[in-house]
Amino acid sequence: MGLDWSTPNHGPIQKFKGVLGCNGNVKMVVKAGMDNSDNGTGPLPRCIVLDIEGTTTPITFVADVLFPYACDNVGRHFSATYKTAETQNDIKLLRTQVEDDLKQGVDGAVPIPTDDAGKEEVIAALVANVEAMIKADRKITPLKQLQGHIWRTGFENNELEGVVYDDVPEALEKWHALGIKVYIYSSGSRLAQRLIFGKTNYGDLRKYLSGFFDTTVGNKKETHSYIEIAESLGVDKPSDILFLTDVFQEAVAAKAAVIVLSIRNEAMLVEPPIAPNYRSLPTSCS
Ligand SMILES: CSCCC(=O)C(=O)COP(=O)(O)O
Repeated sequence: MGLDWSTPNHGPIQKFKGVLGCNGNVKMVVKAGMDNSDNGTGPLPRCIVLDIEGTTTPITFVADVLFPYACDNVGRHFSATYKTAETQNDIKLLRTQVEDDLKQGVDGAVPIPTDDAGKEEVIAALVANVEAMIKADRKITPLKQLQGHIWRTGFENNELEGVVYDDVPEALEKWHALGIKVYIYSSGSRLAQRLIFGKTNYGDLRKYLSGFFDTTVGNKKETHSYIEIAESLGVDKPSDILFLTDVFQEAVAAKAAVIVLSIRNEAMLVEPPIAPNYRSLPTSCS
């Protein structure tokens, strides 16, 4: 069944501080219809879609642990796995990306020699490109796919453990108990997402998650990505999905397709909310 996504705007982006838990500033609810008349009988969203970095997980974990791990280990990863089909596919994607970057004059892009130049030369150029991409925090599929493969080794060796904010596990558990399906939508690859939630400072949280979306559905700053997700989830109306993010541009892109709450980021735009009266979702502090 085709959905009617023609209504371009489902109301202003709504901001809640500490929406996933109690941080001393707000009564702990997820409540999109903040007109203060909610008596607890409004509908619940059918699905909640969560961003990772800055929403479920501290930005510092991504910036200071995951990205440096990928940078430090990218050369070793290529050397150890060079001949595998997985790495050859990663290299193919990176070659295409870098060709494009060179045409666009992207900073840090350097030509990758053909295989005739030898493995070491190819790897050196790949590493230079990947380091520049990580430094620029590019949210592109070839990089994100490779990072997932590098992090997998770190998780397998117990060098890495995912980190979630303290309010996340309880919120996930309660939403799960309420029958709300919770999904992840991150620029990190689906493999990376499963790794990060499979081994966290609160154990394996994947039992609360119903699915994972990454940049293969589209860039997080583009509206069509959220339409794609909503179609995949098979919801009847955009307001069935609540998307939580700390990134303003993601919130702007998503709000044409789903209901958006922007959280944790003090600097974000706050507008009077008008969208559906979701029932308050209890967490420990409600
Ligand atoms: C899958 S965790 C790694 C996160 C990551 O690579 C990233 O770029 C953060 O993206 P997000 O969309 O979760 O902000």
